[in-house]
Amino acid sequence: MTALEQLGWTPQWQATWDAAAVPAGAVPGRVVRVERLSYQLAAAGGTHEAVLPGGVRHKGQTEIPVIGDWTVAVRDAEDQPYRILSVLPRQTTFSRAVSGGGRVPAQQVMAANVDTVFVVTAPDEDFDLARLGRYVTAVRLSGAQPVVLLNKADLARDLRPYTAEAEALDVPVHAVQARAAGGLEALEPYLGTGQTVALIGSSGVGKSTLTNALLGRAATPTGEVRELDNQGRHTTTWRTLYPLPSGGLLIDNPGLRDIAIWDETGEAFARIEELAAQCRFSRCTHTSEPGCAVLRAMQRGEISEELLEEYREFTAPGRSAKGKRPKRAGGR
Ligand SMILES: Nc1nc2c(ncn2[C@@H]2O[C@H](COP(=O)(O)OP(=O)(O)OP(=O)(O)O)[C@@H](O)[C@H]2O)c(=O)[nH]1
Ligand SMILES: [Zn+2]
Repeated sequence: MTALEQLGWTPQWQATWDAAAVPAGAVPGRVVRVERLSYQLAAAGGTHEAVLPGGVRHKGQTEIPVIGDWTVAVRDAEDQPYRILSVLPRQTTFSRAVSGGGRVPAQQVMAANVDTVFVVTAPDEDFDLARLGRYVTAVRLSGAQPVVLLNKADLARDLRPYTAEAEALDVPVHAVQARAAGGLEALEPYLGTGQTVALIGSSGVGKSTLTNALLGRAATPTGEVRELDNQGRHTTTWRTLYPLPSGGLLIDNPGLRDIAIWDETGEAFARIEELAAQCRFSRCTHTSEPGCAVLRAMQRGEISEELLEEYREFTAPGRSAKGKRPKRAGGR
């Protein structure tokens, strides 16, 4: 097991790397921490500071490295930070629609290359099948595998009605008790060496408790980033990829956890689905077909080209709901 494999590097990434025109001396590095425009990259030789040269910064949103990305990086000397030259094409992408000031929403990429997303709910007033379904859809659209965790299993005398409802979404469902670290052994197949997971779910379902239980420590994330939210208040945020004792990797990004964001993304894609129903051809790919209602909406400026591109990518054949790669159960 090489250091790169422990970071999630696979033969598929190696093939991507070999196919890319990578300059001599460049190395692959995974983004394990993001603080505005300063980065930490984990590479074969350890974790290093990295910067984004201005030229890269001014490319499109989707070229800006995010947590979980694999990058092409170089440095001039051992004591210098790495410079990120480019981002390797992402295997899975979590985006949200953001209003970029104009009429059409822009896409903001929140995290990349997540294999499995634990959608956390609880057998109490949080349990809402419609909302759970929206989370699951959002995860599928990203290319990652959704897995429902019914946390606070201790709260219900009979869990069966809850698990049965969640299983109807065609996802694995596991009952856990994060506070007592109970039931976590069922999650091992998703947490093997090099496998990347993230957590989403509404406030109070136990995501922080679960994060700490998986990390095996009472963690307040180190080196939190202070940022201004859109109301101008200071909020503490962090975007970190943590190594788990099991060999897996956990992405923690508060923007990813938030239901509002998922509803926005879900809505943007739901609007495209609605339009797609009006296309002349039932198997329209919304690229050049005559009578395409989606392309018409784009020409009107109702949806952005980037959003449509993301949608096409998400729904392309071979990019199925279950993710495009075979699952590696329990590492290798
Ligand atoms: N009964 C019970 N309570 C739990 C369990 N896991 C977590 N909790 C409690 O649920 C409450 C919320 O937990 P958090 O981990 O802060 O929830 P969160 O999803 O991170 O919430 P946000 O940070 O607001 O998104 C806390 O009081 C936890 O102690 C559990 O397995 N059983
Ligand atoms: Zn169409």
